Order: sequence, then structure tokens, then C-alpha cells
Amino acid sequence: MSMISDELVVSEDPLHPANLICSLCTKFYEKDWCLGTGGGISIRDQETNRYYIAPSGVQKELMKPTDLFVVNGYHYDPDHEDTLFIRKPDGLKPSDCTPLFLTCFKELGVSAVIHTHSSNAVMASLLYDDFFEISHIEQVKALPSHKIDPETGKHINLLFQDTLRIPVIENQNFEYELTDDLINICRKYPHTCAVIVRRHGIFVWGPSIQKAKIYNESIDYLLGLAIQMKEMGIDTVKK
Ligand SMILES: CSCCC(=O)C(=O)COP(=O)(O)O
Ligand SMILES: [Zn+2]
Repeated sequence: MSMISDELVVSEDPLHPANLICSLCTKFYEKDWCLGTGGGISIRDQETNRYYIAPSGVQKELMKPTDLFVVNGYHYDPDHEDTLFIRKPDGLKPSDCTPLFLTCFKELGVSAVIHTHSSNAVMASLLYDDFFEISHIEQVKALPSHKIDPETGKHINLLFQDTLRIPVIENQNFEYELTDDLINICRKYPHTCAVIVRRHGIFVWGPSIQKAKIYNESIDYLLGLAIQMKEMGIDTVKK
């Protein structure tokens, strides 16, 4: 198979993963979440079980579907990166976050991961130690809890009085050096839908890109609110 076959990424369907990654990155740029090449999105095509990954070091808001890498599984091996990709655009290298995206897919079975350099995430990482926590704010109801609805078998969302807890891990010089901490978080807190990386940003995931987007927007709003609450001396978890 050609490593630059366009049929994996060219589609008229705006919901095709390759189109969604590009259109959402443009939207996220407008919200200052992926400025100056930072951040990115990876999506699993639920029909083909292929993973779509952005190139590294490019302006994410200007990406075209043909710039995207495609992976046929999630077994990342840095020594055999060449065998991982079934589509590899010439002159580009895959996102440095590739091992992190694939960790989320493999450990959690999710279908989309959003990574941003949101200033709310970075600022909150300076205000909280091991976990960001907030309760009694209506928007927490947009986020999943660890509880399962016995009828649908799906996770039910948090209630108004519940506490949203997001683990915080320390940043490293290189993205791949975050992998072990991310694996530990996935195993210890399999129901979390995000991890904050101190002084860096946030990774948010979900069972679909639509859900991951809702979670990312809601978390960012709550992070922003929490920063303001802290400034005013208000606890973000109501006793
Ligand atoms: C200024 S961006 C530094 C790398 C990073 O944190 C990031 O999210 C983007 O990495 P990529 O390799 O996807 O460009
Ligand atoms: Zn980053």
C-alpha cells in the first residue's frame, strides 16, 4: 500500500475523522487552545478501527486532511514507528503526542483524544496539586461519573452536587516522557475523562469525538471559573 494514499483521508463527509480533525483544530485555534503549533486531536474511525493523527510542528488550524497520518492499531513501539503507520505524508512527522494518544485508545478504549494548551488548564495546574476539583456548578452535569446506568450500561453524568476530579501530572521535556504517568492515571482512575499536564495543558478523551468535544468545552469553562473563584477566595468544592 502506498504510504501517501489519499483515499484514507479524502472524503466529502464533514464527519469523516480527517475532516473533523482539521475543522475542530481551526475552531480550537480561535479559542486560543492550539496556538503556535501546540495541541492536537486524534480520532479513531469506529467503522475501520483506524486512528487519525496530525503531523508534528505544523500550524494545526491550517492543516489539510492530506497532511494526516493514519495508524492501523494502537501498539506504539518507538523503535518500530515506521511499521505503525499505514499513511505517512511525505516531509511530515507524526505528532509528538502520538504515544499519548495511543495510550488513551489502548488503555481506555476511547475513540477521540483532544489535547490543548488552554491557558485555563495551565493556570489551574499552578493552583492545584494532584487533582483539580470542583463541585456545585451546573456545568459539571455535562461530564461523566464512574456510575453506570443499569438500563443502558453507559456511564451516567455527574450530578450538580458531585465533585469533578481531574488528575494533574508533571510536565517533561518531551511528550513521550509523559507516557508512563499517563498509563498510571488511566489504570488508577479509569473513569476520568481528562488529565492536566502541569504548565503544559490538558488531554481530554471520550467515547466519540462529539463527547470529547463536549467534555473539553465543559472542563475548560469549569477551569476558568475555578481560577476566578480562587482569586476571590472561594473554595471550588462546596462542603
Ligand atoms: C509549542 S508545541 C510543543 C509540543 C506540544 O506540546 C504539542 O502539543 C504539539 O506537538 P506536535 O508534535 O503535535 O506539534
Ligand atoms: Zn502539548
